[in-house]
Amino acid sequence: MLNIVLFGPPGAGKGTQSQKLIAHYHLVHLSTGDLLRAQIAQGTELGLRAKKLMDEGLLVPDEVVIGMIDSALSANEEAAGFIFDGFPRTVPQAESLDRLLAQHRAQIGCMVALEVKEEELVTRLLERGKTSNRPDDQDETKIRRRVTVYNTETAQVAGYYAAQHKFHALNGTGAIDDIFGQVCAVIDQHRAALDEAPAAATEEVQA
Ligand SMILES: Nc1ncnc2c1ncn2[C@@H]1O[C@H](COP(=O)(O)OP(=O)(O)O)[C@@H](O)[C@H]1O
Repeated sequence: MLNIVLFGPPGAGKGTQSQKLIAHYHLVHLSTGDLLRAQIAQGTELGLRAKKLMDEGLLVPDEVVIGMIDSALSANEEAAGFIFDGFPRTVPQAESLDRLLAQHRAQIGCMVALEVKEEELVTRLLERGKTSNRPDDQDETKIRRRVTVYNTETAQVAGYYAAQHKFHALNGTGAIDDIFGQVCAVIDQHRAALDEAPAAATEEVQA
């Protein structure tokens, strides 16, 4: 199994790169933002509660997104692997993901972070807001709050994967295809390392 975490602030290009990666590696795309928006569209109670927080640019509780990921993993037992987009966003989410994957005898191959400066993020998200229908993309104050939440609550997840030697940061500014090439190079390098020592790598996760 090839499991990748695509990381970076809102507007960094995770969704765009995810679409290219699922086609290239035949992976299942798991975006907690998309899963939450599906709950909102269905008008579920979970969706109603999440919407209030999402519209303000705040995180929804860990147990909500962990539960959604747990269900999605079980619903895709035959998958060749997953791209996690927008998850994990906190250290407890990262710890839960390792536990859940271990239950499926799998692990994270690597985390690839797309780095983009705040002013560029704000420009991109306001542009996306013109067509995306996402309330959190239409208001600069909310966009900046999401970037702040990323810097204060989410950025430390990078350290969690760095400690496992799985973290790689790339410049997320430039041509989409150039960035895609760099993301693939990182993934292929990690995949080769995992193929060489799968047993040792699995023990590390279970320890
Ligand atoms: N893993 C998560 N943990 C907590 N909240 C989440 C998570 N994923 C998504 N959300 C909620 O959904 C919103 C939108 O997320 P997402 O679609 O990933 O967009 P973006 O990365 O552009 O902010 C977030 O601001 C947050 O409220």
